[in-house]
Amino acid sequence: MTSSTSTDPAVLVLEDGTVARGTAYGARGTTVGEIVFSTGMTGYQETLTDPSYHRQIVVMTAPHVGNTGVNDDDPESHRIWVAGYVLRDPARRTSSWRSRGDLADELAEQGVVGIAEVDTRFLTRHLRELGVMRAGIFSGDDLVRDGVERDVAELVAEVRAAPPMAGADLAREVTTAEAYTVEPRGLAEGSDPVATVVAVDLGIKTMTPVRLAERGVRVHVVPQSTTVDEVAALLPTDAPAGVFFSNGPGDPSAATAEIDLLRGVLDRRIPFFGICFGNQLLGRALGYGTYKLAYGHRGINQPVMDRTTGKVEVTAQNHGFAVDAPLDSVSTAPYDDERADDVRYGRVIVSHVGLNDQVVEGLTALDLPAFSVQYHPEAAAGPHDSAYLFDRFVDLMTTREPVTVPASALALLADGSGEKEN
Ligand SMILES: NC(=O)CC[C@H](N)C(=O)O
Repeated sequence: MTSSTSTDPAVLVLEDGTVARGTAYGARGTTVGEIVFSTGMTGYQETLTDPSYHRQIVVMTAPHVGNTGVNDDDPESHRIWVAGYVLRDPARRTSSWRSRGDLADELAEQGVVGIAEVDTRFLTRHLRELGVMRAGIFSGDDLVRDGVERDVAELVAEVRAAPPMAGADLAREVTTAEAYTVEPRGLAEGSDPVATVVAVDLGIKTMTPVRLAERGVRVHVVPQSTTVDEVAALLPTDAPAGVFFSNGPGDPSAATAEIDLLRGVLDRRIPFFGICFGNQLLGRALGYGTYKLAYGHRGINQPVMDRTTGKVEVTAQNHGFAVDAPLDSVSTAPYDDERADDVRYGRVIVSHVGLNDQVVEGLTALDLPAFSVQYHPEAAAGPHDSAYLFDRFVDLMTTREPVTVPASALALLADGSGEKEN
């Protein structure tokens, strides 16, 4: 039986000079990144392997982590992406019929530096009050040299030398090297797919194309560097087809190549659905701004209202940036001013709103077949309330018409009272 616990010292240092001492967990060494907290009580393997966490050190607010070990079914990509892992109380023994190993061993094998036995409640409150920031975890020879622990000031300097998340263009670092296809499931022998989708991999999670394939959709997952002509060449012109932009790491304001690609898609009136990073990129392609939230939303119980139906869903989220678009009115895509008449993007609404803090959680174009949400309908991990969004995308591809927004829902926005609905 392996044991996750160690007594080797490790130190977590924040860029503001805050220091937390604990024990080494996973690989020994140094890691620096942006420190963020995740409130999910389940799904640690899905969190660790979500490419959106590239260059982020994740603090788990759930105190007890590692209980079910690691298995080969739950990873959402081919590797662990978090830059570091911060825990309160690691499981001393793993116990699950699916487990094939111990979480600490897995982190060590993949070279991911972690720290355990840290006061994660204090850390989370600190980040909630001051906002996320850069941090580093130091252990092993990188912490103790010739029997002496390194000076904290030296460690803080190392943290402050790390690049900030704002301005980071990272999707190209996590995207697939080669295109691949996820075939539709459950179709009768010989029947055509319900639709064909090109999914641009900006950090896609494994379950996302699967959710489309479960609806009979064929999904071509392509690298971030794919051009709009290459995208169009993969799509049938005489059958339902669309483009999907995935979640992904980094700052949407730095994703110039992706925004250009998306404008090419919108100009051709190809039905579009984006999630998370994809929502931020739709926002930017339409001409809205994005901004960095103080501490973001990361967890699996974030309430959101779909204003097109008035329904509230509980969602899985992982984002540090958000779209800046008018919450309570129908607006015209700001980028329209620079466009020829035949490629105007037209009217847009904030179709989904976060109920904790009124952050934009989704956009719907009224004159284009395009919509997006800031969260994770693939629900890996998380509740399945948002599965309807994949059906909405299939409808969009079938009709090639904008999402139908009932007049009653639009009226609430037109008179500026959308927020009162909450
Ligand atoms: N999960 C995501 O796609 C995250 C998007 C973006 N990197 C953010 O932090 O907001």
